[in-house]
Amino acid sequence: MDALDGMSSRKTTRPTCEQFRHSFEEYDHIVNVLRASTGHRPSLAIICGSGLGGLADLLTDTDSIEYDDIPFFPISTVHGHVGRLVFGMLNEVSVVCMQGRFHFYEGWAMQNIAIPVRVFKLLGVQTIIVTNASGAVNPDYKVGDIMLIKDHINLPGMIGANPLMGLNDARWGPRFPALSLAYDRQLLQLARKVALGIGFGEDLREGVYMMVSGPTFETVAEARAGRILGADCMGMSTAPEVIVAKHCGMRVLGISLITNIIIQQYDRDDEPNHQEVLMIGQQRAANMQLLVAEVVKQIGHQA
Ligand SMILES: O=P(O)(O)O[C@@H]1C[C@H](O)[C@@H](CO)O1
Ligand code: HPA
Repeated sequence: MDALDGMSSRKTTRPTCEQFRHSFEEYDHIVNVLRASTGHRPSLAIICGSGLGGLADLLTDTDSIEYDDIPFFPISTVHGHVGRLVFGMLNEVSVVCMQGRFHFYEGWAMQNIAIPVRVFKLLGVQTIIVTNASGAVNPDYKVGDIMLIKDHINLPGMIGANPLMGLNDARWGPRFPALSLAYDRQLLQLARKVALGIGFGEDLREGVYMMVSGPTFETVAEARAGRILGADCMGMSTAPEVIVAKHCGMRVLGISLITNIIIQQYDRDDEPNHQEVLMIGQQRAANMQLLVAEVVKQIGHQA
C-alpha cells in the first residue's frame, strides 16, 4: 500500500460533526406530522418545569400528542415530566405546552434537548415561556419564591457542552449568536408588572439562573462557587432551550420556582431531594399558573 492509498481511505472514513443534529428537512417532517395531528397553529410555547406540568391543564380545546408518537423526539424519563405536547387555547392565545422536558443528565445530547424549540419555530411560535424548578443560593431567597430570569450562566456550555456546537445551518440563525439580550427585556417588564398586579410581593424575584448538568444536587463547595460566580439559583435545565430559542429569533421569558435553598454550610444534616422539588411545585402551582396565564393574556392583547 503506498501513501496515497492511506489518504483515500482516510477521506472515506471522515468523521461527521453532525452526529446528534437533525437536518432542516427532518424538522420539516416533524412539523408536518404535528400539523396533521392538530388544527392549532400556536404563536406561543410554554415549557413546563419539574412539578409545573399543571400549566398545561389551563389550556382549553386541547390536542395532546405523546413524545413517543413524534418522529425524532426524545422521551421523558423523569418523574414529574409527563412527556407530551399539549396544543390548545390559553386566554384566547393559541399555545403549545411541553408537559415534560428533556435534561442533559438523562443522557440526551445538548442538541437533542432543544429539538422541540426548533419545531416550535417552524410551527410559527414567536414567543417562548421557559419554566423550571431550582434551588436558591441567594441568601435572601425563600422556598416558594418565583424568580423572573434576567440572565443565565450556562456552566456546561462554558466548558464545552453548548447546543449550538456543530455545523451551523444559517436557516436557523447566525454562527455566533449574541446572548446578552437572551431574556427579552419587554417580556421581563411585562411579567414583573403582571406579577405585582396579581398580588406578588417579596416572593417575586429577578435574578440569574445557573445551569448545572445534574443529576447530582450540589456539594457545599459547588453551591458556594455558584454564588460567587453570580448565580441567584441553580438548576438542571433551561439554558439549552433558551440558547436555541434566541438563536432562531424567538422572544424568551424565563420563570424559575425556588423549590429549595441549596445548602452552603458544612454543619447541616439535611439533604435536598426530588420529592421536595415536586411538592413545592404542587404547592405553588396555582400562583405560577396564574402568573403565566396572565402574561399570556397580555401578550395576546399586544399582538
Ligand atoms: O425541569 P426542571 O429544570 O424544572 O427540573 C429540576 C431540575 C431537575 O430535573 C429536577 C431536580 O429535582 O428538578
Ligand atoms: N439544584 C439543582 N437543580 C435543582 C435544585 C437544586 O437545588 N432544585 C431544583 N432543581
